[in-house]
Amino acid sequence: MTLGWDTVPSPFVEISRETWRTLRADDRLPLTPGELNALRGLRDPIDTTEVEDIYLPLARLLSLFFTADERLRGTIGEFLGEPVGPTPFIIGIAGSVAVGKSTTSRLLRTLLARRPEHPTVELVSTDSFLYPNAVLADRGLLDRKGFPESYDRKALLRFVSAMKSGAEEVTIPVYSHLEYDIVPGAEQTVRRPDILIVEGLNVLQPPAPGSQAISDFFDFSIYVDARIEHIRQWFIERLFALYRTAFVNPRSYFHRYSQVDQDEIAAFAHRVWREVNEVNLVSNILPTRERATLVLRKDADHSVRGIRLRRI
Ligand SMILES: Nc1ncnc2c1ncn2[C@@H]1O[C@H](COP(=O)(O)OP(=O)(O)O)[C@@H](O)[C@H]1O
Ligand SMILES: CC(C)(COP(=O)(O)O)[C@@H](O)C(=O)NCCC(=O)O
Repeated sequence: MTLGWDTVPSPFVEISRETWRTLRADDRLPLTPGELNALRGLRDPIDTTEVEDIYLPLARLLSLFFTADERLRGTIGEFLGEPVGPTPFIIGIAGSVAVGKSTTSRLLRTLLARRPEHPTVELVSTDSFLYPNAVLADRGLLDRKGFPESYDRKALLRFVSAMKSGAEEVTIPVYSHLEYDIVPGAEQTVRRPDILIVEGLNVLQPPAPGSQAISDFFDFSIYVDARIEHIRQWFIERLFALYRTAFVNPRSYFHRYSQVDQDEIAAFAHRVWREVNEVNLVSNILPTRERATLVLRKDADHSVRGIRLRRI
């Protein structure tokens, strides 16, 4: 068969919101509105309808993958004639700054942990592996926070590889959005969970030549997608909300901005978006979208309007 570029079949199945929402089967919402409120990121309008229509079917699909993976481990054990030790089922969650990865990750952690199998679920953000500001400043990278080179990629790879090798416990650094830096001396201990969610801008980055990528260890990956104009709007609105809340805290790295007027904060928000986050999105993050197992496509109001699922 000869294929023209316009007839190349897609490795993804496209699913409309209307079809997707029927795939939750009989699953009921295991969250109260108060609990959902606590999981919601700043200015994320997610509501119970969105959770029922989008995230319950997603949690069901992930749970099916998780149990299929456990069966596969049993098959490998039968083949080898000895049991294979447990390793976490690893889910990567990628997407731009301000697209809502943290809400998606926290929500999936809770929905998965409340499924009948009751798996233990841990959540790690790749910001734990950002170089401290002092190192970024030394390397001239302070304006490149979130770009691949601003992370200690070797340490991140060691962490994910240790988890997938069945390590019982690994400690990692802690990043504070408020202080905009790694917290000196603070640690997050990750004890081997049944499911590990790894969330971050660049979790789907391809490997450097001769190296491995963290996504080599993922069992499933999700790319949270939206139009650039919409994400820009969400970033700017969130920065305005932070200006009136987090920035007022004297411990905030951006405390001085709580004193400026609205025009200045708008100029700052547009500049950070244009010069940092949009450049990173276009050059490093968007090109990884096709590597995901599943793409959640959001509309201007943050609701998911369609899903693309990779044919396995
Ligand atoms: N300067 C800041 N001060 C305090 N919190 C922040 C700041 N910047 C971002 N955050 C918070 O950090 C979290 C992660 O943001 P981000 O990496 O943009 O991912 P996403 O919006 O996709 O979850 C969000 O909950 C956001 O509200
Ligand atoms: C900390 C981040 C790089 C996100 O990191 P991630 O958790 O995705 O690894 C990002 O939220 C950030 O601070 N970007 C720098 C530009 C800005 O202030 O928006």
